[in-house]
Amino acid sequence: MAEAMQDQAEGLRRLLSDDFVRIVTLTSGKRSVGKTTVLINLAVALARRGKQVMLLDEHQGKHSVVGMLGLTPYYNLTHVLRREQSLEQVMLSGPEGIMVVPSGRSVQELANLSASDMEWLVRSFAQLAQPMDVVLVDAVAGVAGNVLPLSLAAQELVVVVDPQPASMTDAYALIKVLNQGFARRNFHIVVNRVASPEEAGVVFSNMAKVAKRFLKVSLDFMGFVPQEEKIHRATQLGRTVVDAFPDSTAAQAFRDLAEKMEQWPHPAGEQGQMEVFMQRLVQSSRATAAEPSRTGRA
Ligand SMILES: Nc1ncnc2c1ncn2[C@@H]1O[C@H](COP(=O)(O)OP(=O)(O)OP(=O)(O)O)[C@@H](O)[C@H]1O
Repeated sequence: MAEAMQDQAEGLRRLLSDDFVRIVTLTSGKRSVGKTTVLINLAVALARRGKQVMLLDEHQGKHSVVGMLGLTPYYNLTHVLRREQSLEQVMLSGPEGIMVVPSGRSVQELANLSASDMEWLVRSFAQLAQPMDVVLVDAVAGVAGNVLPLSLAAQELVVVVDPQPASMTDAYALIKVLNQGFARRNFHIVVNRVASPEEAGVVFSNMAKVAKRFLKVSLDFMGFVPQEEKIHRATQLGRTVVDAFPDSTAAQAFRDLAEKMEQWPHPAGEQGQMEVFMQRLVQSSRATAAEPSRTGRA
Protein backbone atom coordinates (compact mmCIF):
# COMPACT_ATOMS: atom_id res chain seq x y z
CA MET A 1 0.00 0.00 0.00
CA ALA A 2 2.72 2.44 1.08
CA GLU A 3 4.70 1.40 -1.98
CA ALA A 4 1.73 2.06 -4.29
CA MET A 5 1.27 5.53 -2.81
CA GLN A 6 4.97 6.22 -3.25
CA ASP A 7 4.70 5.16 -6.92
CA GLN A 8 1.71 7.47 -7.42
CA ALA A 9 3.56 10.36 -5.79
CA GLU A 10 6.54 9.72 -8.04
CA GLY A 11 4.25 9.60 -11.10
CA LEU A 12 2.64 12.90 -10.09
CA ARG A 13 6.00 14.53 -9.47
CA ARG A 14 7.09 13.56 -12.98
CA LEU A 15 3.88 14.86 -14.53
CA LEU A 16 4.23 18.19 -12.80
CA SER A 17 7.92 18.68 -13.42
CA ASP A 18 8.92 19.37 -17.00
CA ASP A 19 11.58 16.68 -17.10
CA PHE A 20 10.93 15.60 -20.67
CA VAL A 21 14.18 14.66 -22.39
CA ARG A 22 14.16 14.52 -26.17
CA ILE A 23 16.26 11.58 -27.29
CA VAL A 24 17.29 11.59 -30.92
CA THR A 25 19.55 9.17 -32.76
CA LEU A 26 21.38 10.35 -35.84
CA THR A 27 22.22 7.59 -38.24
CA SER A 28 23.07 7.01 -41.90
CA GLY A 29 23.02 4.17 -44.38
CA LYS A 30 26.68 4.59 -45.28
CA ARG A 31 29.78 6.13 -43.78
CA SER A 32 31.22 9.60 -44.33
CA VAL A 33 28.01 11.41 -45.25
CA GLY A 34 28.73 13.93 -42.48
CA LYS A 35 26.55 12.51 -39.70
CA THR A 36 28.93 13.44 -36.87
CA THR A 37 29.38 16.90 -38.36
CA VAL A 38 25.61 17.41 -38.36
CA LEU A 39 25.35 16.08 -34.81
CA ILE A 40 27.99 18.30 -33.19
CA ASN A 41 26.80 21.43 -34.99
CA LEU A 42 23.18 20.74 -34.15
CA ALA A 43 24.22 20.23 -30.53
CA VAL A 44 25.99 23.58 -30.34
CA ALA A 45 23.09 25.33 -32.11
CA LEU A 46 20.64 23.81 -29.60
CA ALA A 47 22.88 24.75 -26.66
CA ARG A 48 22.93 28.34 -27.94
CA ARG A 49 19.14 28.26 -27.78
CA GLY A 50 19.43 27.50 -24.07
CA LYS A 51 19.12 23.72 -24.19
CA GLN A 52 21.21 21.43 -21.99
CA VAL A 53 22.53 18.88 -24.48
CA MET A 54 24.17 15.51 -23.99
CA LEU A 55 25.92 13.63 -26.77
CA LEU A 56 26.28 9.89 -26.65
CA ASP A 57 29.00 8.76 -28.99
CA GLU A 58 29.51 5.24 -30.19
CA HIS A 59 32.53 6.01 -32.34
CA GLN A 60 36.17 6.07 -31.42
CA GLY A 61 39.09 7.89 -33.03
CA LYS A 62 39.48 10.96 -35.20
CA HIS A 63 35.94 11.03 -36.61
CA SER A 64 34.23 10.47 -33.27
CA VAL A 65 32.44 13.31 -31.50
CA VAL A 66 35.28 13.60 -28.99
CA GLY A 67 37.87 13.57 -31.80
CA MET A 68 36.02 16.21 -33.83
CA LEU A 69 35.60 18.47 -30.80
CA GLY A 70 39.27 18.10 -29.86
CA LEU A 71 38.42 16.46 -26.51
CA THR A 72 40.50 13.80 -24.79
CA PRO A 73 38.54 10.96 -23.21
CA TYR A 74 40.15 9.21 -20.27
CA TYR A 75 37.22 6.93 -19.59
CA ASN A 76 34.07 5.78 -21.37
CA LEU A 77 30.72 4.23 -20.55
CA THR A 78 32.32 0.81 -20.19
CA HIS A 79 33.99 2.12 -17.01
CA VAL A 80 30.55 3.11 -15.70
CA LEU A 81 29.18 -0.35 -16.52
CA ARG A 82 32.08 -1.89 -14.61
CA ARG A 83 31.40 0.52 -11.74
CA GLU A 84 34.94 1.87 -11.93
CA GLN A 85 33.82 5.46 -12.60
CA SER A 86 30.63 7.44 -12.17
CA LEU A 87 28.82 8.81 -15.22
CA GLU A 88 29.80 12.34 -14.14
CA GLN A 89 33.49 11.32 -14.13
CA VAL A 90 33.21 9.90 -17.65
CA MET A 91 31.39 12.88 -19.21
CA LEU A 92 33.43 15.52 -21.01
CA SER A 93 32.48 19.15 -21.33
CA GLY A 94 32.33 20.51 -24.88
CA PRO A 95 31.57 23.93 -26.40
CA GLU A 96 28.57 25.85 -25.03
CA GLY A 97 28.39 23.44 -22.08
CA ILE A 98 27.37 20.38 -24.10
CA MET A 99 28.18 17.14 -22.29
CA VAL A 100 29.78 14.26 -24.20
CA VAL A 101 29.58 10.63 -23.08
CA PRO A 102 32.06 8.46 -24.99
CA SER A 103 30.47 5.04 -25.03
CA GLY A 104 33.47 3.04 -26.24
CA ARG A 105 32.49 -0.57 -26.74
CA SER A 106 29.78 -0.43 -24.09
CA VAL A 107 26.91 -0.78 -26.58
CA GLN A 108 28.15 -4.25 -27.50
CA GLU A 109 28.18 -5.19 -23.80
CA LEU A 110 24.61 -4.09 -23.12
CA ALA A 111 23.02 -7.30 -24.35
CA ASN A 112 24.79 -9.26 -21.62
CA LEU A 113 24.16 -6.98 -18.65
CA SER A 114 22.98 -8.58 -15.45
CA ALA A 115 19.83 -7.18 -13.84
CA SER A 116 21.82 -5.38 -11.17
CA ASP A 117 24.24 -3.87 -13.71
CA MET A 118 21.29 -2.70 -15.76
CA GLU A 119 19.76 -1.08 -12.71
CA TRP A 120 23.08 0.61 -11.97
CA LEU A 121 23.31 1.97 -15.52
CA VAL A 122 19.73 3.21 -15.57
CA ARG A 123 20.16 4.86 -12.18
CA SER A 124 23.41 6.53 -13.28
CA PHE A 125 21.56 8.29 -16.12
CA ALA A 126 18.41 8.97 -14.11
CA GLN A 127 20.24 10.65 -11.26
CA LEU A 128 22.46 13.07 -13.15
CA ALA A 129 22.90 16.27 -11.16
CA GLN A 130 22.31 18.36 -14.29
CA PRO A 131 19.02 17.46 -16.01
CA MET A 132 19.26 17.23 -19.81
CA ASP A 133 16.82 18.66 -22.37
CA VAL A 134 18.15 16.85 -25.42
CA VAL A 135 20.27 13.74 -25.93
CA LEU A 136 21.77 13.31 -29.39
CA VAL A 137 23.11 9.85 -30.13
CA ASP A 138 25.73 9.21 -32.82
CA ALA A 139 25.10 5.68 -34.12
CA VAL A 140 27.60 3.93 -36.39
CA ALA A 141 26.42 3.92 -40.03
CA GLY A 142 24.65 0.95 -41.62
CA VAL A 143 22.51 -1.94 -40.48
CA ALA A 144 25.06 -3.91 -38.46
CA GLY A 145 23.54 -5.34 -35.29
CA ASN A 146 25.29 -2.92 -32.94
CA VAL A 147 23.80 0.08 -34.78
CA LEU A 148 20.23 -0.85 -34.27
CA PRO A 149 19.84 -0.71 -30.48
CA LEU A 150 20.78 2.97 -30.50
CA SER A 151 18.26 3.66 -33.23
CA LEU A 152 15.52 1.53 -31.72
CA ALA A 153 15.78 3.07 -28.26
CA ALA A 154 15.51 6.69 -29.42
CA GLN A 155 12.21 8.55 -29.63
CA GLU A 156 13.16 10.21 -32.89
CA LEU A 157 15.38 9.11 -35.76
CA VAL A 158 17.30 11.42 -38.03
CA VAL A 159 18.79 9.86 -41.15
CA VAL A 160 21.60 11.89 -42.70
CA VAL A 161 22.13 11.44 -46.44
CA ASP A 162 24.20 13.16 -49.10
CA PRO A 163 23.36 13.45 -52.80
CA GLN A 164 25.49 10.42 -53.80
CA PRO A 165 23.30 7.61 -55.17
CA ALA A 166 24.98 5.08 -52.82
CA SER A 167 24.12 7.22 -49.80
CA MET A 168 20.45 7.33 -50.81
CA THR A 169 20.16 3.60 -51.56
CA ASP A 170 21.94 2.67 -48.30
CA ALA A 171 19.72 5.07 -46.33
CA TYR A 172 16.68 3.46 -47.94
CA ALA A 173 17.99 -0.02 -46.95
CA LEU A 174 18.43 1.15 -43.34
CA ILE A 175 14.94 2.67 -43.22
CA LYS A 176 13.52 -0.55 -44.65
CA VAL A 177 15.17 -2.70 -41.94
CA LEU A 178 14.03 -0.36 -39.17
CA ASN A 179 10.51 -0.33 -40.59
CA GLN A 180 9.98 -3.95 -41.57
CA GLY A 181 12.07 -5.54 -38.79
CA PHE A 182 11.21 -3.18 -35.94
CA ALA A 183 8.07 -1.25 -36.93
CA ARG A 184 9.69 2.19 -36.88
CA ARG A 185 7.58 4.47 -39.05
CA ASN A 186 8.81 8.03 -38.69
CA PHE A 187 12.11 9.31 -39.98
CA HIS A 188 13.50 12.83 -40.24
CA ILE A 189 15.81 13.35 -43.20
CA VAL A 190 18.75 15.78 -43.32
CA VAL A 191 20.43 16.18 -46.71
CA ASN A 192 24.07 17.16 -46.25
CA ARG A 193 26.67 18.45 -48.72
CA VAL A 194 24.23 19.98 -51.20
CA ALA A 195 25.12 22.57 -53.83
CA SER A 196 21.70 24.27 -53.55
CA PRO A 197 18.38 24.04 -51.70
CA GLU A 198 16.89 22.68 -54.96
CA GLU A 199 19.31 19.76 -54.92
CA ALA A 200 18.24 18.95 -51.34
CA GLY A 201 14.60 19.03 -52.47
CA VAL A 202 15.29 16.60 -55.32
CA VAL A 203 17.18 14.16 -53.05
CA PHE A 204 14.38 14.21 -50.49
CA SER A 205 11.54 13.85 -52.98
CA ASN A 206 13.26 10.89 -54.69
CA MET A 207 13.63 9.15 -51.34
CA ALA A 208 10.09 9.99 -50.27
CA LYS A 209 8.67 8.66 -53.57
CA VAL A 210 10.39 5.28 -53.26
CA ALA A 211 9.56 5.02 -49.54
CA LYS A 212 5.90 5.82 -50.16
CA ARG A 213 5.65 3.22 -52.89
CA PHE A 214 7.33 0.32 -51.08
CA LEU A 215 7.22 1.00 -47.32
CA LYS A 216 4.73 2.14 -44.70
CA VAL A 217 6.83 5.02 -43.43
CA SER A 218 6.58 8.75 -43.05
CA LEU A 219 9.63 10.75 -44.09
CA ASP A 220 9.93 14.31 -42.83
CA PHE A 221 12.26 16.78 -44.55
CA MET A 222 14.14 18.25 -41.59
CA GLY A 223 16.45 20.40 -43.70
CA PHE A 224 19.75 20.54 -45.54
CA VAL A 225 23.35 21.62 -45.07
CA PRO A 226 25.41 23.07 -47.92
CA GLN A 227 28.73 21.68 -49.02
CA GLU A 228 30.99 24.35 -47.52
CA GLU A 229 34.72 24.59 -47.06
CA LYS A 230 34.28 26.32 -43.67
CA ILE A 231 32.76 23.11 -42.26
CA HIS A 232 35.91 21.23 -43.15
CA ARG A 233 38.09 24.06 -41.76
CA ALA A 234 36.17 24.00 -38.49
CA THR A 235 36.71 20.21 -38.28
CA GLN A 236 40.44 20.72 -38.72
CA LEU A 237 40.38 23.24 -35.86
CA GLY A 238 38.54 20.76 -33.62
CA ARG A 239 35.55 23.11 -33.57
CA THR A 240 32.05 23.39 -34.95
CA VAL A 241 31.22 25.76 -37.78
CA VAL A 242 28.38 27.21 -35.66
CA ASP A 243 30.98 28.26 -33.13
CA ALA A 244 34.00 29.06 -35.37
CA PHE A 245 32.21 30.69 -38.34
CA PRO A 246 28.81 31.82 -37.04
CA ASP A 247 28.19 34.06 -40.07
CA SER A 248 28.59 31.26 -42.61
CA THR A 249 25.69 29.81 -44.59
CA ALA A 250 26.42 26.43 -43.04
CA ALA A 251 26.13 27.82 -39.48
CA GLN A 252 22.74 29.27 -40.39
CA ALA A 253 21.67 25.89 -41.82
CA PHE A 254 22.49 24.21 -38.49
CA ARG A 255 20.61 26.90 -36.55
CA ASP A 256 17.61 26.23 -38.82
CA LEU A 257 17.84 22.50 -38.05
CA ALA A 258 17.91 23.27 -34.31
CA GLU A 259 14.86 25.51 -34.63
CA LYS A 260 13.03 22.81 -36.57
CA MET A 261 13.83 20.21 -33.90
CA GLU A 262 12.50 22.45 -31.15
CA GLN A 263 9.16 22.57 -32.97
CA TRP A 264 8.71 18.80 -33.02
CA PRO A 265 5.76 17.81 -30.84
CA HIS A 266 6.37 15.50 -27.91
CA PRO A 267 5.94 11.98 -29.32
CA ALA A 268 2.66 10.38 -28.26
CA GLY A 269 2.95 7.91 -25.40
CA GLU A 270 6.53 8.96 -24.62
CA GLN A 271 7.39 9.71 -21.01
CA GLY A 272 10.63 11.29 -22.17
CA GLN A 273 12.84 10.17 -19.37
CA MET A 274 16.45 9.19 -19.44
CA GLU A 275 15.83 5.96 -17.54
CA VAL A 276 13.20 4.85 -20.08
CA PHE A 277 15.74 5.36 -22.86
CA MET A 278 18.43 3.35 -21.07
CA GLN A 279 16.00 0.52 -20.30
CA ARG A 280 14.94 0.45 -23.95
CA LEU A 281 18.55 0.49 -25.07
CA VAL A 282 19.35 -2.61 -23.03
CA GLN A 283 16.17 -4.36 -24.24
CA SER A 284 16.91 -3.51 -27.90
CA SER A 285 20.49 -4.77 -27.51
CA ARG A 286 19.16 -8.08 -26.19
CA ALA A 287 16.54 -8.33 -28.95
CA THR A 288 18.96 -7.61 -31.80
CA ALA A 289 21.61 -9.91 -30.33
CA ALA A 290 19.06 -12.72 -30.01
CA GLU A 291 17.47 -12.27 -33.45
CA PRO A 292 20.09 -11.26 -36.02
CA SER A 293 17.71 -12.21 -38.85
CA ARG A 294 15.58 -9.12 -38.17
CA THR A 295 18.61 -6.93 -38.89
CA GLY A 296 19.02 -8.53 -42.29
CA ARG A 297 22.40 -9.95 -41.24
CA ALA A 298 21.51 -13.61 -40.91
N1 LIG B 1 28.52 19.93 -45.59
C1 LIG B 1 29.84 19.71 -45.56
N2 LIG B 1 30.69 20.50 -46.25
C2 LIG B 1 32.03 20.28 -46.22
N3 LIG B 1 32.62 19.28 -45.53
C3 LIG B 1 31.83 18.46 -44.82
C4 LIG B 1 30.40 18.62 -44.79
N4 LIG B 1 29.88 17.65 -44.00
C5 LIG B 1 30.91 16.91 -43.54
N5 LIG B 1 32.08 17.40 -44.05
C6 LIG B 1 33.43 16.86 -43.79
O1 LIG B 1 33.44 15.48 -44.13
C7 LIG B 1 34.28 14.75 -43.24
C8 LIG B 1 33.52 13.54 -42.72
O2 LIG B 1 32.44 13.98 -41.92
P1 LIG B 1 31.90 13.14 -40.68
O3 LIG B 1 33.02 12.56 -39.88
O4 LIG B 1 30.92 14.01 -39.98
O5 LIG B 1 31.15 11.96 -41.43
P2 LIG B 1 30.37 10.72 -40.78
O6 LIG B 1 29.20 10.45 -41.66
O7 LIG B 1 30.09 10.95 -39.34
O8 LIG B 1 31.45 9.58 -40.95
P3 LIG B 1 31.45 8.13 -40.22
O9 LIG B 1 30.25 7.41 -40.68
O10 LIG B 1 32.72 7.53 -40.73
O11 LIG B 1 31.48 8.38 -38.75
C9 LIG B 1 34.75 15.72 -42.18
O12 LIG B 1 36.06 16.15 -42.49
C10 LIG B 1 33.79 16.91 -42.31
O13 LIG B 1 34.39 18.14 -41.99
